[in-house]
Amino acid sequence: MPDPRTDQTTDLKSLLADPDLFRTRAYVAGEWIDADDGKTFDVVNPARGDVIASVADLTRTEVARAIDAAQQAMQDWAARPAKERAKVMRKWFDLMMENQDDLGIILTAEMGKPLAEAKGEIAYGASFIEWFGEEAKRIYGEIIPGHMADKRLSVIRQPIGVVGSITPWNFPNAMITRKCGPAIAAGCGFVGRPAAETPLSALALAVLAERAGLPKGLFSIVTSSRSSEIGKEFCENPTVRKLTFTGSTEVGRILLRQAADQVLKCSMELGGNAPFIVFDDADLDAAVEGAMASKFRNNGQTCVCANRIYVQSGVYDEFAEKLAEAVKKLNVGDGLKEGVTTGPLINEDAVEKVQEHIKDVLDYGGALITGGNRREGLFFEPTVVTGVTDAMKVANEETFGPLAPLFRFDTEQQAIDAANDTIFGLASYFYARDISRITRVQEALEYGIVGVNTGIISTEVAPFGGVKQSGLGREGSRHGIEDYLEMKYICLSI
Ligand SMILES: NC(=O)C1=CN([C@@H]2O[C@H](COP(=O)(O)OP(=O)(O)OC[C@H]3O[C@@H](n4cnc5c(N)ncnc54)[C@H](OP(=O)(O)O)[C@@H]3O)[C@@H](O)[C@H]2O)C=CC1
Ligand SMILES: O=C(O)[C@H](O)CS(=O)(=O)O
Repeated sequence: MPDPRTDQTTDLKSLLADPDLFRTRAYVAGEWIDADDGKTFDVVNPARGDVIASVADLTRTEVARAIDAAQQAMQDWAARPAKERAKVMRKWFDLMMENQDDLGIILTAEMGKPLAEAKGEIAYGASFIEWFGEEAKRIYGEIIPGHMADKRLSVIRQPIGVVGSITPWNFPNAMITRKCGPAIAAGCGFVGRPAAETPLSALALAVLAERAGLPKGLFSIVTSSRSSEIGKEFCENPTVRKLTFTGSTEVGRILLRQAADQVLKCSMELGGNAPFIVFDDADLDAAVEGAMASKFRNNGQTCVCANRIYVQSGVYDEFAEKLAEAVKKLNVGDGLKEGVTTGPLINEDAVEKVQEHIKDVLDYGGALITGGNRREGLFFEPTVVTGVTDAMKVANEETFGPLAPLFRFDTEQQAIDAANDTIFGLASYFYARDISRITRVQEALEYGIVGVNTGIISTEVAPFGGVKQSGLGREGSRHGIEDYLEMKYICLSI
């Protein structure tokens, strides 16, 4: 079998220990199907520009079949004891970890992130299946002291129903399991539509779901290039009781408008504009390490990446110098190759967004201290710019790429005000050592997530989500299953 780290082959299947994980047909109602009209769409390796697969291009008709099958399958699945559901999910988790290498290769080939990061995402994605398999056994009810002598009151929590899921390309495995984990644990049927750029990781998940013993029809992956059409099916089909979306705020707004007609329950994990604040009393080496992790993970293509880096005047120049030195050590290249730390951007639009933000900073008085150049294809040099002000585009728009813009500030209040001056409220970070300052700042930041002296906050055990226009609801943690349950109050007269 060729070594993906050295072989130039574009034949993805030949790189896998288990080629059966490479699928191009959609997984609908427990069957592997072509689109009814036979149409397909191409999946491209962003590092090499070659087509690695042509995948079934489904329409609403096939998606409606998946929804009906999910409704049927969940009747039996929800009636099973939670312990039985947990056992199947544990098997699914075990299979994901046993196939971590292959799932990582598939993910890197279709999305571009370096293989080590891709394998890390597989473990992160699998952790949601493990976690919610266990949470299935903790869906407790309540007994309430009656308000009248002949009344006995109780509350039970039941699966909300069939779930429609729409996920982005930047975490093609974990964004799906962060949704299907709680949904399936709660007893729901699940129909997932992955981004057209990255359907292969989702299809590989379906192969392992089948092997783990998930009932036919309970879990479907509907691949399609027609994202808005599939979104409308999820919003208009009366059998769907829940829509869960991860992606941009712009698309989140479209879906919320569409979902209103049926008053459809929605979870929204949307855009971010994370501030990363470095105070004078910070451990600067730790702050640089945290900025590198937060800013350049996934080549800056995550919703929780540091998008604005605010540095207090007393340490601004030293921090800028240290950060630039660390950035120069990043190794840009094909994520399947040994030692590469930074892969390509996902597409041409992504490259142009980074270029636009850099140009805007330089046009309005900022300075480039490292990077700034596009390389061949979709590769771009990790970049640091200084002299950035709130009047520049990067202050209000998510770059979603390898650009670290440094803003200078003098007082703590200036940093807090600047950090909060955005419609977004997903993740935020700051580095300081004074405990009074830490307490003041962590409480003042208007975000769903605050990283204090750390640049990495993501874990399945904690509630992930944003405030303001970064979303609705939380994923992961003991809270994450609530969005897939309905509370029923029972008043028994005796
Ligand atoms: N809060 C979070 O956890 C996360 C937020 N994001 C945010 O997502 C953005 C980047 O991801 P990106 O994929 O470009 O985001 P998009 O919002 O463009 O796309 C997200 C998903 O929605 C689909 N989609 C696009 N338009 C519609 C529509 N009208 N109806 C239904 N589905 C639609 C896309 O399909 P297709 O790609 O096939 O067009 C994709 O599967 C950033 O803003 C980032 O912050 C990303 C990841 C995590
Ligand atoms: O940005 C995303 O897609 C993820 O939510 C980021 S994380 O969960 O891996 O931090």
